Amino acid sequence: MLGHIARRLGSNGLKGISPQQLLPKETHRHLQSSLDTIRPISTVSLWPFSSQPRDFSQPNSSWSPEMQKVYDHYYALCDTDTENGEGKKRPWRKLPSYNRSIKYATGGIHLSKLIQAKARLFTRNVKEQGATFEYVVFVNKEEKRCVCVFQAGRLLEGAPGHVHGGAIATMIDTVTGTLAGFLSGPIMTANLNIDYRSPMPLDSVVLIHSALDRIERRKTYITSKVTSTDESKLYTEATALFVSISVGHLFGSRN
Ligand SMILES: CCCCC/C=C\C/C=C\C/C=C\C/C=C\CCCC(=O)SCCNC(=O)CCNC(=O)[C@H](O)C(C)(C)COP(=O)(O)OP(=O)(O)OC[C@H]1O[C@@H](n2cnc3c(N)ncnc32)[C@H](O)[C@@H]1OP(=O)(O)O
Repeated sequence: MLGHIARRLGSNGLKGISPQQLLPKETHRHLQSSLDTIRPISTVSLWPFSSQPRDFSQPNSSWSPEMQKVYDHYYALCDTDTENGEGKKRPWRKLPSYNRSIKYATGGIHLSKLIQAKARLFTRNVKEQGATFEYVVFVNKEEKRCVCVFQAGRLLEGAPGHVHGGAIATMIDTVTGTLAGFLSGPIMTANLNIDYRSPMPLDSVVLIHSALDRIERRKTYITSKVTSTDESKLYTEATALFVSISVGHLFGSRN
């Protein structure tokens, strides 16, 4: 829209009159910043379909310097692929994060029934970057634990100026569930116990540390604590139980 106005201004023969003179100051500022972000056509993808699912846990411009710094710290500890195909073995791995649970799975009639075109993963369903859940999970397979770097956006307010307890529970469920799924395969949350120790200000960057406690038959027990990035402040402690399920469980089958 602003680009269109700018083109019209340029082609209407308004010679000698600058956009500043024609437009209110605020509109001109928006126009200028819009023009500054126009990319050359050679850098714009014309192919409307993507074969690669988008990884929502990549750094973006909404991340605070603190979020980026902690991300860089853990990313430097991760496995890497070198040019000759030999990766450097390191203990940590960054997990990708998509906005749908099973979009990229293929399967029979059961899976196709599950795939609803409009379904979206709860934590990844707000388009505005930084408004809700910004997070990335790093997992350490040897130590059977993971760390999530979480930046809580302004739309997660509960108590004034602070993060809603349900949003914190959502993230604890997500992170402990991710670790349980990583270690035990398909699971569902059976029990989640949370102790809220100190209020978490909006826009905080926190660490969600989760570790395997034990596995008993179909039950995977995970412990978790949420701390400040320097680990000096404790926000939340939790324990979670995940029960291994078969795909049929989601359709009411008991096997
Ligand atoms: C293809 C499958 C995909 C699965 C999808 C999972 C995740 C989505 C994937 C990607 C998303 C990415 C990241 C997020 C990851 C995870 C976070 C989201 C996970 C959720 O947000 S998920 C929604 C909330 N979740 C539910 O909606 C569960 C409702 N519920 C049930 O579906 C059943 O209730 C179930 C399955 C839990 C158990 O049912 P069941 O019939 O299979 O097993 P049964 O009852 O026999 O229990 C077996 C043993 O667990 C003990 N046990 C059971 N429940 C207990 C409890 N509450 N407390 C203490 N012990 C308990 C028994 O005492 C027995 O113990 P024992 O072996 O010693 O006898």
